[in-house]
Amino acid sequence: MIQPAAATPTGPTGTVTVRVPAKVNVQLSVGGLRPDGFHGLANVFLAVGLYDSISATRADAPLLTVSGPDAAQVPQDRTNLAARAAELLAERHGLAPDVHLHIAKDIPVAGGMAGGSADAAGALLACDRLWGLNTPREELLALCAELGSDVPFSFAGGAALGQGRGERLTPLEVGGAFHWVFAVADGGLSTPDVYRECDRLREAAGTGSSAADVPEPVASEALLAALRAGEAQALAATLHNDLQPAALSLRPSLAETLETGLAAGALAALVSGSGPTCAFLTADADSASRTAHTLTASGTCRTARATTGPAPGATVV
Ligand SMILES: C[C@@](CO)(OP(=O)(O)O)[C@H](O)COP(=O)(O)OP(=O)(O)OC[C@H]1O[C@@H](n2ccc(N)nc2=O)[C@H](O)[C@@H]1O
Ligand SMILES: Nc1ncnc2c1ncn2[C@@H]1O[C@H](COP(=O)(O)OP(=O)(O)O)[C@@H](O)[C@H]1O
Repeated sequence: MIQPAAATPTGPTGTVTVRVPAKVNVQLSVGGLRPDGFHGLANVFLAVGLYDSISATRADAPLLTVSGPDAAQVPQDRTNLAARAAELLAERHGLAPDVHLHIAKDIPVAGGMAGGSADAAGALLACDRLWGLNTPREELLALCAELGSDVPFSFAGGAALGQGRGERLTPLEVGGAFHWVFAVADGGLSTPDVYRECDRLREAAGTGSSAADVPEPVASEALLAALRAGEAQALAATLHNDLQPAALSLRPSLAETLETGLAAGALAALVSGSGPTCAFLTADADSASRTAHTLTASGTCRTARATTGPAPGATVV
């Protein structure tokens, strides 16, 4: 069921609303395929200022509604990561997951910006507060990791190095705001498909794709220093995404999007995570606005959005 944002319910017991940011991976270094089906990562996350809002209201039975231009692409059943988060929290506390979750969706769907993870993190925090559980932060982060590799970072926000499958976080210092443009594509890419294509390309290149073949990924010291200093030029020189060749292989038209943003004056361009959203780091707000305008007018993407990062993590509003 899809309802407009204005229909977000309020009840006698009140509604808890949580805002959660999207992310871009400023470094995504992918190790070999592990026996558990995941890849070891050095995943440097930066939260950016595109947000979903998740509202939780007491209800007689579980209910999920979604609003926003891309609501039709979001699953509205129990497979929705927000519904799974509410179920997980309820199960751990012996409660019934009787809650109306409403997602006001602004993060591109299946775009490599962790929108589903954001909704899971938001639903977890919103239900925790609605049900008066006040679960300690470390326990909420552990539940996040059960829901998905990116969910702990969506909860935490800011900037962090994600190791393991991306769920083991070390917070990172960031010395200033970075100006970004995100070119949103028509249609998404499946994250497992992109990892599989990465493995296929490695096999085709003869390097192998297992954990025994691929060196353990490590965070770049130069990139971490650029983040600490808040220097856009230095960060631009160190941006890296091992999934980019796979995303381009599955969606060759992204090459034109990346070139268009660079020609418009962006300092650097890369695919965001598993894509197909393309991320452009720019020198300042004016350059971001010009780059976004050029990208939108070019027809090489559906739309382009300018924003900054780091952004705060899941926050009750
Ligand atoms: C690629 C990244 C980069 O941050 O995000 P997106 O760009 O898709 O948002 C993440 O690694 C996505 O994390 P997330 O979307 O939470 O993945 P999960 O639900 O945990 O896993 C979905 C599937 O992706 C693959 N997967 C995920 C994480 C990982 N370290 N190795 C993997 O191979 C596996 O095939 C897994 O079954
Ligand atoms: N709350 C949600 N919002 C978006 N997608 C969701 C959600 N819950 C489950 N999904 C599923 O997860 C897939 C990946 O969506 P998303 O998290 O937006 O992308 P990505 O993994 O590329 O960052 C979607 O195609 C959809 O089937």
